[in-house]
Amino acid sequence: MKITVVGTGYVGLVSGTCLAEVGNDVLCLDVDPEKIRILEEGGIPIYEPGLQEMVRRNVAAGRLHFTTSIEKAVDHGTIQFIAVGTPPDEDGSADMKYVLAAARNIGRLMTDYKIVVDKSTVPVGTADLVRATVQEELQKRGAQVPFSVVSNPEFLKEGAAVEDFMRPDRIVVGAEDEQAILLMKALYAPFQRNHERLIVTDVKSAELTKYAANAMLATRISFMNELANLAEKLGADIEMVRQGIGSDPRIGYHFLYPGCGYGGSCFPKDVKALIKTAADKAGIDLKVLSAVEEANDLQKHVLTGKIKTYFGDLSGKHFGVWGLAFKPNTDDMRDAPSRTLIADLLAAGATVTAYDPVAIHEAKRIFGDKDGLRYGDSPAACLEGADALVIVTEWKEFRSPDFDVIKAKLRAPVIFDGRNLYDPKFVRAAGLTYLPIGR
Ligand SMILES: NC(=O)c1ccc[n+]([C@@H]2O[C@H](COP(=O)([O-])OP(=O)(O)OC[C@H]3O[C@@H](n4cnc5c(N)ncnc54)[C@H](O)[C@@H]3O)[C@@H](O)[C@H]2O)c1
Ligand SMILES: O=c1ccn([C@@H]2O[C@H](COP(=O)(O)OP(=O)(O)O[C@H]3O[C@H](CO)[C@@H](O)[C@H](O)[C@H]3O)[C@@H](O)[C@H]2O)c(=O)[nH]1
Repeated sequence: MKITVVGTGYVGLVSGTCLAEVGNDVLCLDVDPEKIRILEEGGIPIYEPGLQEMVRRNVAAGRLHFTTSIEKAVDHGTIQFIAVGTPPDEDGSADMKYVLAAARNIGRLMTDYKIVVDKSTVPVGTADLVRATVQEELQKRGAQVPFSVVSNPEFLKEGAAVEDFMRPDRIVVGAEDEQAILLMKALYAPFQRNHERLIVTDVKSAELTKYAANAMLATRISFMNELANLAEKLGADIEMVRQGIGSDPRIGYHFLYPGCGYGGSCFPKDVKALIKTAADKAGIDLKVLSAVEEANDLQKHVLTGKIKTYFGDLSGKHFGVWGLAFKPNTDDMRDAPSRTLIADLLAAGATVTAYDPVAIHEAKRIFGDKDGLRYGDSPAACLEGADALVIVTEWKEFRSPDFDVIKAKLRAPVIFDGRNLYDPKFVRAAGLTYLPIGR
């Protein structure tokens, strides 16, 4: 099939590449010429395991192309995926300007039947807006060209995006016309040979399903973070509680890890956007989700609180920080807890040396030349001259460190662990003070 993907970010590039991998002829469009230049030169503009090789393979096979030409992009695909950003507006609602710009371009230039598929995370009702936008552009030039609008939200996780797309738990297709449903079923057939994973819904239910999934996962995390803070005060161990409740299949073990707050480009913005949609479009105050958001904002300061309790005045103190990305296996730092921690420490007069296996370039872009912040080229380099070690992201390479070396290098010596990576008995036996979350 001929497919156009609008937007070559985490979702667009992964979707386009995986669709090419199963034999489709895919053209990816981006308005950012720098991203397209990197892709045309054989690189990828993001860090995502397995993606680089897959892009190269499909480009070499002639199935995957990149362009900045809107004309070429609209002309190419019968299926036009919209996978552009939907960042939060100032009031928390999802900003639709990129989605609607993409829809406008399609309406302005299309000359034959198109299925416009919205893959971006968008508020309920957006498909109607997309349809109206395309129709308006057709009317402006007096054209009558048939088209369908489909909602096909994406559930991939950064760091496991290729695997998630190639072996999805489910594929949600919100559509109301048979032609579009048949084409979407054919498109996704290679990704569900083992058993049917495609769920056809009405368009609005598909749009809401995406927010419901992220809101539910964010709720689990905030719930566990609050319980962790409680366990700590009561002298219980949240890791034991986690195992105790996770063993109930109605609860399950996934997404029950307490930590220093959820980050990333999705949970924070999608929780906000759902609260806003409910208030504006339905007059409903989503109390549970407002609490989820508030608890997460507080949790992002939980490490700073522990550090201040331990040291008192932080001016002149120096901290080694392990992990900058919002989670392992990505270089994405959007809404990362590391950003809150580093800002807190610097504001309190401390200095920081931070290490991350892949996100240092992104941290430099975000923080610029910030006084008091340096980067180490290894986990060990962060410990030089540091009073304490603070762990923010659970990269695999942090899981089995030499605690004797850490103890020898740190002045205090204390580890603040925002991801509960170690058995407290083991760390304490090495003569270190260990302050994890909720235990
Ligand atoms: N990142 C994720 O893990 C993830 C997972 C599922 C869903 N989503 C959702 O998918 C959407 C995209 O997220 P992302 O993380 O890939 O975003 P991103 O910011 O990484 O990428 C968006 C891309 O779209 C491009 N773009 C903007 N307007 C354009 C236009 N008119 N024409 C062509 N290109 C345009 C931008 O230049 C950018 O490269 C969002 O709605 C997000 O909520 C993201
Ligand atoms: O038990 C857990 C699991 C996750 N997190 C944190 O939650 C955040 C989000 O993690 P994760 O969901 O793995 O990453 P994302 O790539 O943001 O993926 C989420 O957001 C995407 C964008 O909407 C969806 O497609 C995915 O299904 C959804 O998992 C990160 O800061 C994690 O550290 C925890 O604190 N505890």
